[in-house]
Amino acid sequence: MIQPRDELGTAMTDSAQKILLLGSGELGKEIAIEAQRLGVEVVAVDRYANAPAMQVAHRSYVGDMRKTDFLWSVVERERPDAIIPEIEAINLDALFELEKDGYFVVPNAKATWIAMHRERTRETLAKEAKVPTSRYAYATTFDELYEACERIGYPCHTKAIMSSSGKGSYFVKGPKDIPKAWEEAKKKARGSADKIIVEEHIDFDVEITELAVRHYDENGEIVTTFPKPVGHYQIDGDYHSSWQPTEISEKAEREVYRIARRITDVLGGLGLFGVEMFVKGDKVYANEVSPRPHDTGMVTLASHPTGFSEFGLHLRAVLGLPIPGEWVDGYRLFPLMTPAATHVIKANVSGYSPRFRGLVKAQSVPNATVRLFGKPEAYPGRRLGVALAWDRNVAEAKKRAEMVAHAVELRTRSSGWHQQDYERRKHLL
Ligand SMILES: Nc1ncnc2c1ncn2[C@@H]1O[C@H](COP(=O)(O)OP(=O)(O)OP(=O)(O)O)[C@@H](O)[C@H]1O
Ligand SMILES: NCC(=O)N[C@@H]1O[C@H](COP(=O)([O-])[O-])[C@@H](O)[C@H]1O
Ligand SMILES: [Mg+2]
Repeated sequence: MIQPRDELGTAMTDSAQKILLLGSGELGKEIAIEAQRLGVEVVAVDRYANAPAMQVAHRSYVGDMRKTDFLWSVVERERPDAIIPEIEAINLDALFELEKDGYFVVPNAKATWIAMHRERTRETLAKEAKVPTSRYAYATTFDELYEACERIGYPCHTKAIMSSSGKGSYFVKGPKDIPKAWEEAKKKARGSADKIIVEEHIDFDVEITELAVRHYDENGEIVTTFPKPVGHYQIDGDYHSSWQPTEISEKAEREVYRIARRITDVLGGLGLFGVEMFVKGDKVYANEVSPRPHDTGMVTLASHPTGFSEFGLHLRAVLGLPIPGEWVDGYRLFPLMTPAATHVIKANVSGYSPRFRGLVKAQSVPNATVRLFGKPEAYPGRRLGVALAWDRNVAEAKKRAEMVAHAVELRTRSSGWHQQDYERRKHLL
């Protein structure tokens, strides 16, 4: 079944053919599709029925992945060759136990444990990988939060210690915002707000994700291959649009690869990581890391060759399949096929069974397309699809992606038709 290749991770062999996806959203759906194309059996798990990846999987299970017993019951029944976490809310004790039992957790249980917690992530980045980050401090009481903000200086960011997509975070402009920051962390954190991290605000030119892939090369050595950095634009801590390549200096680009290599070497294992960074001039700061494909990396569905999107790359690393790359100045680089961009399609109404229209208009935009995820329920702010566009230059691709996203209208069983609010944003200037 699972063949250990070295102490950092394991790779599936030619005969190993079943993956278990823990989390079945839009990112898992694309992993499942790539797996189907390579003849790999797919078992999808999530907290609700008919999740996107379940719609393209061989089998699926619904349950609470924060519960050890539920996870073990699925794993013992399915005996997968690789367990691929797709979200953060998974019982970590179970992942460690499964790994000890010989199961291949992607990239490994420790990386997943580090990445789901901001303090563990920050200490790993700043102290183990020793890469530049924003200045930071921690607080557990309201008074400590006040002191930490004063020490870091204004403006600063406060973030619940376990959360994601900007939930429980606050941009603190001055001392009067601190009560609100405290309340946001306590009320909106997706995981835990027992502690709050306060971070110096980095006035970046652009923020990027480096989709570094750790995989075996033809000599059986683990190497890291670096796709071109993905630029992205966030609204309220949630991804809004992304593009590849991005407008950073050559020096900054090399620093991006250096930082991504240091971080992923510390995390270890096999698979693709989304290393988030802020770039200001030639200076690069590490922010956080996903030990799995990243939402902003959906742009690779258009910018990379078929089968080699970030999802294909993740799977190829897991399966031990070759990944092309060219050595340039000590870094193995993955070739970009075309400049491309994405723009999210989000719900602005609630209800079951979302339906779309405007697709003829959307699909009339040349060099562009949409991916609708098939989520069975909508609520304001939920991502239901993404527009993809490609062109000879990124600026044109960005415009097309936005045109497509804004042409799509949504309704649910209980609402009328709604278009995405049109607003020309900073990322198009
Ligand atoms: N120190 C900072 N300086 C400047 N901008 C920041 C800083 N921290 C966060 N941001 C902004 O807020 C966004 C969300 O922050 P971050 O990625 O740390 O949190 P998150 O909620 O965990 O997001 P994710 O969904 O990626 O897990 C960043 O992408 C960036 O736009
Ligand atoms: N930034 C992480 C991210 O993009 N995760 C993606 O969103 C899904 C959850 O969506 P939902 O909240 O709409 O169910 C996850 O399953 C994953 O695919
Ligand atoms: Mg982030």
